[in-house]
Amino acid sequence: MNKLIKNGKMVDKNNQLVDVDLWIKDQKINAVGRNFEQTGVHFDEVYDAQGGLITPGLVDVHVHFREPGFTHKETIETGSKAAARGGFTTVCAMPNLNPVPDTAEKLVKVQKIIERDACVKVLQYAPITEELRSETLVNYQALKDAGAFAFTNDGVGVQTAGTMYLAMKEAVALNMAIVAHTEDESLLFGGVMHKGKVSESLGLPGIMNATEASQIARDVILAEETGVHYHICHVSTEASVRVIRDAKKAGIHVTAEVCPHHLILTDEDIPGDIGNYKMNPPLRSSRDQAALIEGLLDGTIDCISTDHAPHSHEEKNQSMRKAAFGIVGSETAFSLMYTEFVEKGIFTLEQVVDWMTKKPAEVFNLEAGTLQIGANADIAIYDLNHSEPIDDRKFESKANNTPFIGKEVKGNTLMTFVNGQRVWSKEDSE
Ligand SMILES: NC(=O)N[C@@H](CC(=O)O)C(=O)O
Ligand SMILES: [Zn+2]
Ligand SMILES: [Zn+2]
Repeated sequence: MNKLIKNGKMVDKNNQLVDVDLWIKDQKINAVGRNFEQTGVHFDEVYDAQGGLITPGLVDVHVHFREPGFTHKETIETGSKAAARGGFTTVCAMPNLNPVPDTAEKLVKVQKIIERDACVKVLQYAPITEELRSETLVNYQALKDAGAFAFTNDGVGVQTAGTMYLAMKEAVALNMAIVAHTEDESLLFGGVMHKGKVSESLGLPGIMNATEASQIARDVILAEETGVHYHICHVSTEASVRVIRDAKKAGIHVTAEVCPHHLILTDEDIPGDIGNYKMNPPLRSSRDQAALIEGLLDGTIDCISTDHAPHSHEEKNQSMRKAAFGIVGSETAFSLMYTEFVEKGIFTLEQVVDWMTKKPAEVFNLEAGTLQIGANADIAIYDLNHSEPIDDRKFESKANNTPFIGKEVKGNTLMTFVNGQRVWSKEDSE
């Protein structure tokens, strides 16, 4: 079966956009070039990219799909559609579900729903400990055999060093990664936003930078001791970047991700006590923001993830004291990164695409994130020419908890393909 995507553009080595057509054969990339129709090949399907940017399908190593347990927020079906609408073709789903998939049996149940309902590739994380409580380790071998992608307690930190150490020993023996939400609860003091001038003026309890960074410092030393691949979720502070940079210099196998919201917004952008500005980790200071940007540029931070964290209107539409932590991100990540960083000349298009495709794939050895000949035909196409306000009525997600609604962005997705099959298109969905 031959398929053609014509009238596209790709970034070349000099960061220039060049005209290309893409030939898909039997679910793989067969050729990238021009004028394939004139070679006499019969194409079963032809798609017009309308002059849009073609990239490898984006890879998001951090999403929350809420099924089973919290399907009023999101399901595997709606979450994967949201991912497809954002140009993502491979996503890694967090295990803060109900029940937590802490046994092979429970994990397999989630995977069955993924097989049935997901329109993109979904890799499911298993937890580090039973029920995400920092007490009893899960059965690492059984969960690996059942297809766990990696181990993480995202949503909560692992509170005791000894538990983390033993978890790392289990994971490294199986060549699996430990992925960490780092948050020392004894340093939380009921905080709901970044601790600083803004939290003071809003009269809200603050979360110190040390709450995150001190646990990263602990864990990189444990990663050195055990030799495990230790990946850090949603890095948000300057001290975290410094510790990771130092760990990498020391040869420790540590990798890290950062989210668009921490790159784009700071606590000073929070206009009031509004639930949609509440996420964990919180929006930090402009100094932290600058350190995150520098960390990406010098390779300390490896990749961009969304931490897509859907919640219902009721759970979010209240004071930060009560609202749930988290914002949705799948459907806005690329367009925000393009508009805020590429258009403004802070990052090149190639850098942003790499941080959302090749780099996360490299961190976890995934067969994704490339348009090389023979690669899986996982592809996204975006409109770089027209800007549109972010409109939650168009969201595929069940949720709309994001402070970015109404923001004008370029780089909206036109089409998304998984293994050569078109799974989402703007035309069909509007
Ligand atoms: N990021 C968030 O604020 N919330 C996430 C949990 C997490 O990623 O820590 C969630 O599950 O809602
Ligand atoms: Zn987290
Ligand atoms: Zn998360």
